[in-house]
Amino acid sequence: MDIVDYDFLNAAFDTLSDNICIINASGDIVYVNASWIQFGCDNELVLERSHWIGVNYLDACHDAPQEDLVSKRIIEGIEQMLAGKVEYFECEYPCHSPEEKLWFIVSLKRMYFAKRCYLVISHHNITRRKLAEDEVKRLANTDFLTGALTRAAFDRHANSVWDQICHLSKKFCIAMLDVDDFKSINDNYGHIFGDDCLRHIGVVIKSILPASNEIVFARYGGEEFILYTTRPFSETRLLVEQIRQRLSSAVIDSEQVDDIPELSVSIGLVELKPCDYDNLNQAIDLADHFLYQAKKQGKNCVISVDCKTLSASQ
Ligand SMILES: Nc1nc2c(ncn2[C@@H]2O[C@H](COP(=O)(O)OP(=O)(O)OP(=O)(O)O)[C@@H](O)[C@H]2O)c(=O)[nH]1
Repeated sequence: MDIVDYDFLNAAFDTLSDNICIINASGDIVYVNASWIQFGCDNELVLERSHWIGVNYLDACHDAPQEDLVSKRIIEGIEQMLAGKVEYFECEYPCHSPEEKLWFIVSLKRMYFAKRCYLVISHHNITRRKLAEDEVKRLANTDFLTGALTRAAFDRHANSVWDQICHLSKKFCIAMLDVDDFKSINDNYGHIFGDDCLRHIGVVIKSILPASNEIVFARYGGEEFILYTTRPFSETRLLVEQIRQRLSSAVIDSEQVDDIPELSVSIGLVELKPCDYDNLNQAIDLADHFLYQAKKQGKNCVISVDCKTLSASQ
């Protein structure tokens, strides 16, 4: 019969890709596997196996910077597990380096040996799963035709920032943009060409908007787009005017038609103070109202109103 001893089990644990350590009831490390040692080396903690033994895991977590909430959660998890208050603990956390993004899940399991309690701590690399989840989220939030955010993603984002901008009483701008006479483009040149136009509009607008987490651009429905931003009104007005001009001089790349029709958009832009509205929908309605005015004024134009003018007119 094969002999299974400490060295045998050690060799087996060293084959595992998870970083595993075992701590005793005081938090002292009593065992680490090869992946744990390698992870330490990769993170400039060049310790041999024997040097890890006796290091206090809880002290190491306590030494983490104040803002490191993951370490705090792990300490709580370890304390609850050792006190027998919970049966199982796990928590996902990012561990990014300047070179690469990494995510791990740490799980704790209680183990008894010779009437003593130990915790098996295992850090499992979940980077591939996280990247795949992020990609699925990105695809679900992106309108496949225009590359803009979907309406649902916009609503989620808008609701999540609404409380924040109300709290900060920060002014914001909403622009509603609608393609002019799009029905006749579809009717005269076909829906596939219509789709090419929408695709082109998405590319042009995205190329004009600066990358900023203060700007959200989404396809609101059909041939209507929305721009939400906390950037200053003067800057936003220039941006939407630039969008209008670039689209009206755009040459659409299409295999569908030779005689490419002219494209234009009408835009309603408003600057608002959140305290004057109960929710973002009221603000959107107002921008829609000015979009309608732009259509009435002959299309291919921007009607923009700042919050001073707006409150003077109300
Ligand atoms: N090709 C294509 N057409 C779409 C899409 N979504 C909406 N439309 C079309 O957009 C057109 C919108 O027409 P209307 O609402 O009458 O507006 P319009 O012709 O642009 O007129 P104005 O808004 O007054 O300038 C309809 O013909 C819709 O079928 C799409 O994803 N692809």
